[in-house]
Amino acid sequence: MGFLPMNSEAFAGNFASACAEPGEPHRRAQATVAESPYYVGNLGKYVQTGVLGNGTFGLVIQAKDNDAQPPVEVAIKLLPRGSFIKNFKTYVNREILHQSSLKHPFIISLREVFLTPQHLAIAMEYAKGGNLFHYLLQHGPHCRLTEAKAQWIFQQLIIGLDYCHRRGVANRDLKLENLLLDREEGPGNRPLLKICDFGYSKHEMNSSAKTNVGTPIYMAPEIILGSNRYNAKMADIWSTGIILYAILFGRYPFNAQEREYARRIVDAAYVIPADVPVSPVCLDLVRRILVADPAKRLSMEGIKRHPWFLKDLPPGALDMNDFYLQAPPFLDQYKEGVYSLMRQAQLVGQPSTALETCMGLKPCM
Ligand SMILES: Nc1ncnc2c1ncn2[C@@H]1O[C@H](COP(=O)(O)OP(=O)(O)OP(=O)(O)O)[C@@H](O)[C@H]1O
Repeated sequence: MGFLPMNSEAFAGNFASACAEPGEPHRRAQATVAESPYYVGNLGKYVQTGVLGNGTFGLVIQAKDNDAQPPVEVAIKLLPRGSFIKNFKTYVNREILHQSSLKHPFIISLREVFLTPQHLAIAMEYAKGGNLFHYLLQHGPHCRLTEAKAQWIFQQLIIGLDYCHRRGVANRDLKLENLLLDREEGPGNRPLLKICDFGYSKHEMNSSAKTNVGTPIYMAPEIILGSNRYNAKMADIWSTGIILYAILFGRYPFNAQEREYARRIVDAAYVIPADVPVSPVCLDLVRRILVADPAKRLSMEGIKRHPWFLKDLPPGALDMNDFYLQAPPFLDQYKEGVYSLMRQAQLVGQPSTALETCMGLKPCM
């Protein structure tokens, strides 16, 4: 096994797209943004200040909302209109509908959705600390966190995910790159985690999960096996185990470059590195989560009762989701608005002129 940069297709893919091409995205020099090939100019009240990354479905830029007092930094995902990329419609639908129903401190919130002549634009809360993958890369040659730091990150991930699951939404693409940090570390400052990207998410009100989505290195054995019905929430739990392993050991439990790695995932045949000091109670949690059979895997409730999860958990943290779940999830009007916007987005170039004619759509909460 190697360290993170060496051994994973997830790394290779994301390093190429997020770092090599647009540059280390969240740190892109503001002065050069206008010269960037990814410069889209101003979008009405939004002034582009940077480029954050280029995902499968579109570009993510950094911008400032100059109408807000004081001006607010935002991230805007720009999805090309009229795109017929396979599954584009479903992706956008989920990204907008599911994410806007989630209002929680550990989840990136949507601010506004609007059309420009070329794009369907999703303006969201900006997380200035970059993603967890880049954060690991900044942690010395071994790219791993201390157990205490890993615990702090994992606790937030579990609380955020517990909220999503109780809202009926499974993320299905949990990975280091989709966990953003909203503040940089400083004296007395610990990073706050924000889950982003709900493009592959699934709501339990819809049919049960059948499709094989996600990023291979994080995929649960039941998905690799192609189960035609799997429990998407339990598959998310598996991904949290991969994330926990990666931040503790600075490597992935399964190496995508190795032969038969899919078979090793299916058998949960991973090795706990002997050279990294991690407490037995923490290892116990890793081993209970990374269990191939979803029926034997630790559930969300089990994780929330596990002593390593509970250790040093800030007071009130376990109850905070009850509070956030009180808000109503959706307004039907909002859903209708999104569908109408999606239909318009298919018509490339219309509205074709000023941004004032674009349809702004606020999230319901
Ligand atoms: N709200 C945000 N605040 C700060 N950075 C963001 C935000 N949303 C996305 N990013 C950054 O932009 C990058 C691209 O995001 P995006 O979700 O489009 O693609 P991805 O997750 O990298 O790839 P894919 O969608 O193909 O899985 C992310 O890696 C992330 O670092």
